[in-house]
Amino acid sequence: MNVYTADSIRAAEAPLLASLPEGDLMRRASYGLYIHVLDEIRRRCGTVYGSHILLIVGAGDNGGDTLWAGTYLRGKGAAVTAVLLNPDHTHAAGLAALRAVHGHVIPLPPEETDLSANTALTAAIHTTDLALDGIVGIGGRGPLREPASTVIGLLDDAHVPIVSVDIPSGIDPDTGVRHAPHVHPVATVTFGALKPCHVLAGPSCGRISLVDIGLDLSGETPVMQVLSDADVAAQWPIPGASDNKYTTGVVGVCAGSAAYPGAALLTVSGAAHASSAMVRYTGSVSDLVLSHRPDTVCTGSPKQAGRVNAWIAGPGMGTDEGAYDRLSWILKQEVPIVLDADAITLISNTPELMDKRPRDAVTLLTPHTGEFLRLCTSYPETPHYPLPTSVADIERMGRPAAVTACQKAWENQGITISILLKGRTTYIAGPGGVFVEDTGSSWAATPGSGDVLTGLIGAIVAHGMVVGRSVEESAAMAVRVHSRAALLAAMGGQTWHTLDYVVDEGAQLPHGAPVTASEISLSISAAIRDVQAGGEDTLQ
Ligand SMILES: NC(=O)C1=CN([C@@H]2O[C@H](COP(=O)(O)OP(=O)(O)OC[C@H]3O[C@@H](n4cnc5c(N)ncnc54)[C@H](O)[C@@H]3O)[C@@H](O)[C@H]2O)[C@@H](O)CC1
Ligand SMILES: Nc1ncnc2c1ncn2[C@@H]1O[C@H](COP(=O)(O)OP(=O)(O)O)[C@@H](O)[C@H]1O
Repeated sequence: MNVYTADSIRAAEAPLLASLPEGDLMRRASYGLYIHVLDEIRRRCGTVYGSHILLIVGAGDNGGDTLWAGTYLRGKGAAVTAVLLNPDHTHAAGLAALRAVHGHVIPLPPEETDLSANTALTAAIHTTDLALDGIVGIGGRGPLREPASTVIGLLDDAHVPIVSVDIPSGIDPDTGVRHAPHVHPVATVTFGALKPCHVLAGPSCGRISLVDIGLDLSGETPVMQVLSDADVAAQWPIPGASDNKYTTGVVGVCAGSAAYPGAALLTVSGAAHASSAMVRYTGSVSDLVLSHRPDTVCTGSPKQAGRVNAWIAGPGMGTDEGAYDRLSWILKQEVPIVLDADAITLISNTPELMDKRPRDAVTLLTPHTGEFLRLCTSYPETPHYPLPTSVADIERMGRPAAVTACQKAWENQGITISILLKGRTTYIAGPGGVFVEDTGSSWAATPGSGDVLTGLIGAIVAHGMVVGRSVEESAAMAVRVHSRAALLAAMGGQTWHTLDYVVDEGAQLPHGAPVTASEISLSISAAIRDVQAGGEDTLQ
């Protein structure tokens, strides 16, 4: 699914706004919103009639959508109260419609400073079953101003469930940066297309629903993509009638050392479960690898490994001279390379290593935040692209800007790198596209799980070389299966239908038990089957 910036959405809205009768587009959006809110109320209260709905209404069209949805809810017998954050700049037609159906209105005068003393407001908050966040949508910029930020605090204190209209207010639509405070919705109903915040700050949006308002986005360039289970399933390497052990993509793995032998095994396991093709291992712990994975083809040095479609280097390989030499050799190869862990450290400390890389060969680095920050110290920043120096910097500027700044610094030295920045939201960017994966749970945040992921990525990148798919898309496919494997392992192998329920409940797991990286690797096959069975988007 394509993701578009707020500007692209506005550009696609323009011809519709010009051609449709006034207010028509907003009514499409607000009617779609109303349908989703009906569901949410029924789920929570059983019936809409007699439920109490609070509308938090900002000064723009986002507030207009909210007022119209509230008007439709009145028609179903809900008691609807609108809190106007900026009474002089409220969407006039929406407000008139709500008043016409006897909706209750609480204007907050700008001079009112102590909102906790506003008894009408506090009573409305304490009796409400559900609130609609219509504070800001794609017009929101920067941290929320007063009185919005205080009202959010009051709603949080009263534990009011909130449905956000288009965007959770306080989260930047285009960067996903979470300002303080921001709304913590149970669900977000968005219009036309997903915006970056829905994927970059996915866990902060609750369940996301997309309302079709007839936008034609074919003239707009998507800023990033999210794969569906169906996309991943359709492209996963399934051997066909004429395939053999080489044809679905052979991967070479350079990992592990006397200090970190387990990393080799975990990486090889990740690769071996990803596809039916051969996995070639090179490193100092072949005995351990072979004792657990006799299907692996082992050699003492990468030079002896034979032909591969992609190389992996890094997990647990160390940073000594031997590791340096092995990495140097691998970097000279034309095939795509996936660099993780120690290879990232080596590259960060000795960036000249990358001078050996053929200029048009693809290099995907898969750092966690700490490794990424190390990578950002290798070269000076380019003008207009400040480099992050701390985790707080990354959070403040957002992952896309942080990754772009790092890539620009390297590009300035004539080196193109693709980056997969790990975390609950994994962001992948390079010349072959920009992809985002919300891992859906944090069960994968356990030692060695990154090694399993690197193995999976390497195998799917090798397959991608055979079928002509970008490393970025291959990596996104691998992340999807890795996070599903972690979830399945944690949930005791429950099926897609259970997972669907989990997503419905706002991405919080109701149960599950911690898992090890080894168990994640052993759940990869089940995860591939689950992705194939899911076969559809979780969006409604
Ligand atoms: N153009 C249209 O006809 C459509 C627009 N739609 C809705 O319209 C929204 C966009 O409407 P607008 O362009 O009016 O913008 P918004 O309603 O998102 O926000 C603009 C208002 O919020 C205020 N604001 C911005 N940042 C703020 C902050 N940090 N703290 C407090 N207030 C802040 C601005 O001063 C302005 O008054 C969409 O998100 C969507 O909900 C939908 O109805 C679809 C159709
Ligand atoms: N909340 C989270 N925080 C950090 N990582 C997470 C989280 N949830 C899932 N993950 C995933 O867990 C894995 C951890 O990888 P990494 O940090 O490289 O571990 P290791 O180096 O121990 O193998 C990555 O795939 C990452 O995306």
